[in-house]
Amino acid sequence: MTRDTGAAERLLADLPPAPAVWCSGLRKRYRRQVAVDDVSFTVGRGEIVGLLGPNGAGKTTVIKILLGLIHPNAGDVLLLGRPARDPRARARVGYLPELFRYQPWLTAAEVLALHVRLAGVTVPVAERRECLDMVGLADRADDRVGGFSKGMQQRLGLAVALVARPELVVLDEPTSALDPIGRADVRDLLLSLRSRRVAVLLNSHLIGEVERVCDRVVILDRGRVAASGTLAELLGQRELRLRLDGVGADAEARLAATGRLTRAGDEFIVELPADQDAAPGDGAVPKLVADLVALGVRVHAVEPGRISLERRLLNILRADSGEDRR
Ligand SMILES: Nc1ncnc2c1ncn2[C@@H]1O[C@H](COP(=O)(O)OP(=O)(O)OP(=O)(O)O)[C@@H](O)[C@H]1O
Repeated sequence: MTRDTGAAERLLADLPPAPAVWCSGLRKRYRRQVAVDDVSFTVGRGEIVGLLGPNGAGKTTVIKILLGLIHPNAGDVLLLGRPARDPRARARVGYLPELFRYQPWLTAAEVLALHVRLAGVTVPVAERRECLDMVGLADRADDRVGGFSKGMQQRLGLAVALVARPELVVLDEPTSALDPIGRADVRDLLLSLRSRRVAVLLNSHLIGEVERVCDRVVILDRGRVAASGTLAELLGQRELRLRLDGVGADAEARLAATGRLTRAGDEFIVELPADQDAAPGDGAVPKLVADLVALGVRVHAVEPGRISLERRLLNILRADSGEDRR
């Protein structure tokens, strides 16, 4: 019996670690409102995954289900290989809520000490101070939180999420109260977490921020996963930005035949189809320019580039709402 248990443990130890987050078929309904509908995704160890979507898409509800703060009507969650409600899993998860508020009568150092005790772990004082240092609050450790600005409270929230040496950190709008330098600091912090194989699930409306740090994104729309993938998969599509004048109907048709066309004044953006991704300049661009010139167009600028996450997100959400109308 003992030998069997030992063998089973060795077998488990040899397996790769379970993903930081695994969820499948999550569904949550509030009266007639379906807030989350059949949501499934994973966050691997050391991976930074961005949760994106418009207001009311269900991002915070998903996060609360993952953390066991809300009961889903259907679906399963495993955090670090254990059920979400298992205290052993929750002790290894750091969380910064969207609406944060800490005990105003405690000092920053005392708030951290409290959270370490709640997590049931031991973290030496020096390491707790380091954590405050990491979020730029080293010199405010002994000040009462009641006197902190909103941005300083959010920084403290980040320290709370990180202090108990989590293996997974869930951050709901972590930079909403931060100035640009604070945002850059958080970016560095996220990258340092990744280098230590800590997984991060990040909910942010700041798409540029998500684009800079995330390995993968999950896009929610009206409770459902509208798209998900690595940034390379989602942004693989390339585009051409052209500044043109004298564009007649024939030239516009030529542009539209090259890819999805949008126009703002004299600027034209052509999104190249996926099969031209690898080498958009290989023959296709000179040929397009030659054809445009032959059609009487004056070409002022041609700039190949990659579609931004913001525009990709808007395209996905527009396509999603178009499908629903049909
Ligand atoms: N406690 C609740 N009672 C009733 N409806 C709720 C509750 N919480 C959320 N909802 C509804 O569920 C849907 C998803 O809300 P949720 O807060 O998850 O969205 P979100 O994507 O986080 O939005 P935002 O970007 O605005 O923070 C919304 O329609 C919201 O009104």
